[in-house]
Amino acid sequence: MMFHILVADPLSEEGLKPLREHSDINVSVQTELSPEALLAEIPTYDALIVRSQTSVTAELLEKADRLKIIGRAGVGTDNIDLQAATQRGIIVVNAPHGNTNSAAEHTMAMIMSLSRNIPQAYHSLKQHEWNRKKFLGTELKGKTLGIVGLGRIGTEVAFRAKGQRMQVIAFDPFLTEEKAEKIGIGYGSLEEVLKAADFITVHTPLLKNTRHLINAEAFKLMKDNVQIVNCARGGIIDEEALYDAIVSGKVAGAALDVFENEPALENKLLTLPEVIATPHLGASTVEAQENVAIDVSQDIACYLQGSAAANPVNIPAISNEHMGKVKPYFLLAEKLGEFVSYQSDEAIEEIVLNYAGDVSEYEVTPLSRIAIKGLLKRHLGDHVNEVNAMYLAEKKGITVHENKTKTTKGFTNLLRIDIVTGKRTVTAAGTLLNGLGPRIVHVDQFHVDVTPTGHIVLIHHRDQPGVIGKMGNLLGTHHINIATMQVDRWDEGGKAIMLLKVDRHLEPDSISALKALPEIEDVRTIDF
Ligand SMILES: NC(=O)C1=CN([C@@H]2O[C@H](COP(=O)(O)OP(=O)(O)OC[C@H]3O[C@@H](n4cnc5c(N)ncnc54)[C@H](O)[C@@H]3O)[C@@H](O)[C@H]2O)C=CC1
Ligand SMILES: O=C(O)CCC(=O)C(=O)O
Repeated sequence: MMFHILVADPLSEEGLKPLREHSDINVSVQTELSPEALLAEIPTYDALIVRSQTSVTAELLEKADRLKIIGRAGVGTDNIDLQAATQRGIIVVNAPHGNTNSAAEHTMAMIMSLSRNIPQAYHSLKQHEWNRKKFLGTELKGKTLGIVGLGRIGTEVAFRAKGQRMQVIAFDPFLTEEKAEKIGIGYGSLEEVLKAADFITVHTPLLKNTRHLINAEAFKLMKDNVQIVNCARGGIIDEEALYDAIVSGKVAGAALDVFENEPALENKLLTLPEVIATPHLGASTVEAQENVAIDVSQDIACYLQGSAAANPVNIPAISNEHMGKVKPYFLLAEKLGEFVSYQSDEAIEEIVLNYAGDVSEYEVTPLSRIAIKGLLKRHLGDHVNEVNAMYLAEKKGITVHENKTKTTKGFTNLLRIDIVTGKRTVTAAGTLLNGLGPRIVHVDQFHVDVTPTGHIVLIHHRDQPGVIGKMGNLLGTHHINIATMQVDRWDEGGKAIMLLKVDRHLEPDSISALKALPEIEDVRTIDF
């Protein structure tokens, strides 16, 4: 199968090498597409790579029939409708580490340009003015830098500011005293940071609760003549409030790399001499662009070839070490989910995933997603995948529970899936046999031992002499060869099951003929 990848924003050519080296991946770089042209193009692509320019909207995703993965060559995914992607089963990956240094360096360049009026002085000199009085700056040494958001970039900025002999104080909901001490900075509440700082730089993502985090109220708390930097996302600072705070003289200057609306050609902040700005250049270095392009390219190639992505945004990430441990169980989880889905035709109300033994020691949610994917596939087809499995289950009104227990009887690991319907609970359990792969070992209360492959016929019947022979004869007359057969019963003459492996799919007439046998209560076929 050939995978088609569209690169819609400018990316380092070097960084696309991990994709170009695959003969089954075709890369098309089209960075000048209008939104309308992109809508027309998208149905033919399996993967889309963007930076911050292209808006990946729900409307675009609606048309993206083949799209499996979106790669964001950078950190912020606010230009991608993550909810719509998740609902459509499209995984979104980003490159969270590759541009950290560049963004931190850009922030420092902005702080230094701001404190010494470098852009304004440069502009004046180019206009043939030699004005030394107008551009009196301030030293950074001894000044306090307030950092709002001490993640990857915020932390790197803190280290660099310390190099400038600044005092640093930060606010981040995850910042502990221990971490602050380790970096050698102070920490406080948002209010404390805003009150203490001579320079304030924001490094949070743009989220519901960070939109306009720095607003008119926040400006009131700040020192007079404070200087503001935003190299994170437009919208974290309320632009109207910033404009007013500069015009009123409260804020002495602002350095902005990002804006609420980009490209920010008409932004009125740009008319103020106190505002210096760059057109979203925080990550625009040769190094960062190469790093992020390599990271997303590798993730996309990996994902398209069936492996897990390293930096997923809309499903939980799994560390390599953890992945090594749970990956062998993926096939078991998916096949068992698929198997159990055929045991009942009633509407599912609840799914319970029970992990016992070795497997219970791992983070099992990735397995649950895959089991639910297998389970929903019977009715939802290939539309369901590990990205949207939980969402689709919830949308269908199904509640999902996970149980873990270390103890197992007889098996070192056991995964049991219970499906609860309005009328009953059906169950299948499977294990991973060392070196032999997955086995289904329980169907409801019955013991079996079958590999979840090929064509399986599950027959519920009454335990009576001759029933096995009748059933074998009947399949023979329908030219169905039985490869393997398992029988188990509850008690003599009571409920029993047969689990047959047959060489081909059973047609409806064969199923009806089996059902017509008086001892047979139910016949189900599962084709893996
Ligand atoms: N200008 C540019 O070209 C670039 C901009 N960015 C942007 O920089 C920002 C930071 O990126 P990273 O450091 O990589 O992200 P990160 O995820 O490592 O750090 C973000 C931090 O913000 C904190 N945070 C969240 N809500 C907060 C709140 N209400 N108050 C205080 N802190 C809060 C989080 O706890 C986290 O520690 C993002 O918005 C990203 O999109 C990143 C790279 C380049
Ligand atoms: O792609 C870019 O140049 C912007 C980078 C950015 O804003 C990010 O990584 O969040």
